Amino acid sequence: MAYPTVFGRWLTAFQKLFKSEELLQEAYDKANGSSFALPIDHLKQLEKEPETILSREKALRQILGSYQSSQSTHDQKSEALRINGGVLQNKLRSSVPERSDEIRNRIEDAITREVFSKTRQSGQGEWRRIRLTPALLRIFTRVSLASFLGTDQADCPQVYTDVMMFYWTCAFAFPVVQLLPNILVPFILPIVLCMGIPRVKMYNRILHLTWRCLDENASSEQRWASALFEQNAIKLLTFAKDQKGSVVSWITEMTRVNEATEIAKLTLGLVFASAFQVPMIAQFYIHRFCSHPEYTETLREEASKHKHPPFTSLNKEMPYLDSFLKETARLSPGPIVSNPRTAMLPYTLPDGCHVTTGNWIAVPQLALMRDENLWPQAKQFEGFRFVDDEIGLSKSRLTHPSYEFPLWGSVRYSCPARFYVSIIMKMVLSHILLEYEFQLESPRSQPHINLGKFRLPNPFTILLIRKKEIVGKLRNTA
Ligand code: HEM
Repeated sequence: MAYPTVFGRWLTAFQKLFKSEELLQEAYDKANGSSFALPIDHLKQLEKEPETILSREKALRQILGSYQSSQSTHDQKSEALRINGGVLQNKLRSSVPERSDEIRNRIEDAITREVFSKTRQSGQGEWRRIRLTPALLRIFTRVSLASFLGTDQADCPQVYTDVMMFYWTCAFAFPVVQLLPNILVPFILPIVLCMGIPRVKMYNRILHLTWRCLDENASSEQRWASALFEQNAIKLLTFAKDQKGSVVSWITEMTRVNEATEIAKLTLGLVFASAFQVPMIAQFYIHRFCSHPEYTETLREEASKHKHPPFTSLNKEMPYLDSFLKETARLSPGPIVSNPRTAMLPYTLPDGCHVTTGNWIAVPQLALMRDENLWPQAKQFEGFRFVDDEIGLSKSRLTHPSYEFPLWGSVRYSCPARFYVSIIMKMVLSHILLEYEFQLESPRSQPHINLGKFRLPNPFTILLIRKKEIVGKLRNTA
């Protein structure tokens, strides 16, 4: 897409900072199915290539690397790939049903804090203004902290403050990395990252927890062995109850790495990976709720039926909300490209398109998910597109990765946290739908801004929100 001169290329690179969505869409349309707009068959081919030829780890590191200053060893990298699946896709996902009540309490507490503690308005039932982007980051952090670091840590205010400080510095560093010329980044970035102090604080905290888990594992092995030796069933049962699950403890249990410092780095990586995408996409969902009120009644009805039963591992719950979320993500996925792979060697695609070492191959997911050849009425928002209305069941789930829906990455290596994300998202949004009335302060304002390869939710969006119960009571008294 670049103009064919040095200045032209520079200009296009500059335009890409703010207009990558339009540039990629134009390129996708012009390519008409050839190398730029990778045909689906080529995507299948790409994910078969090993890390030594097309590296997804290197590409992810190129996105995240500047925030995570510590370099990991080769062994640790493959260990990260191994345990991501075990911890996020299995342990974290399957821990949710039995912790449903606790999670619901955390959601209620986190949202109440946002809506009621900070605003200056006094009257009950009055609309309260909240700035959505930071509010959602705080809500999801409060909700997920217990799953990642354990309940005792999540209940400690200092831990929450440290995590948020770490996240805020990373959030402010993002535009610096995207907008500044590469030559300036090494000078400005350390300042924005507060010389890495919040990151080190977080790392030390996780290291301390890792030591604690390692100690507990060692002593519990002894307790387990002695209970078995004594054939004491009560001791065995109490012991099983004591095992409290959190990402930090599962990683310590499952990893083959021996040093606590290396294990702590793996955990810190996941704490960082969990931070931004979820609140970002949640803002797109809330925006859609507001701009498509015609879906609200069905969604509220479904949410009220699902108020108490826990989410199961069958992943069949709430087909209408699931479809609404999938359709929103189809049109507003966050990153404009997905599935990046860095070419470790010169690489030639099946149609002859040649990619030189160090460059990326990526899926232009925003353009692909609006392609009329792949999606009927692709540009239109159809909230219940993925539900079979006659039987009230899902035709396709949000968590289902496919070549036409690359939100979670490639089919073979899709995001291991997607089941957890989908459940937590449904719990948070159901709570808001059931307990609150809400609307956008400026319904016409732009829902997103583009920055580099990302389409971010508009950070200036204000939500007007009030508790339904209170409004109902006030109406009755009047
Ligand atoms: C809406 C939220 C999220 C979206 C859309 C998302 C999407 C993705 C995508 C596109 C990839 C790349 C897969 C590939 O390259 O093929 C990925 C990888 C990954 N995601 Fe997520 N993600 C989300 C939330 C999370 C959360 C909450 C975590 C929790 C820690 C997480 C952990 C990871 C990890 C560890 C990987 C690397 C997987 C690997 O190395 O095998 N993601 N995610």
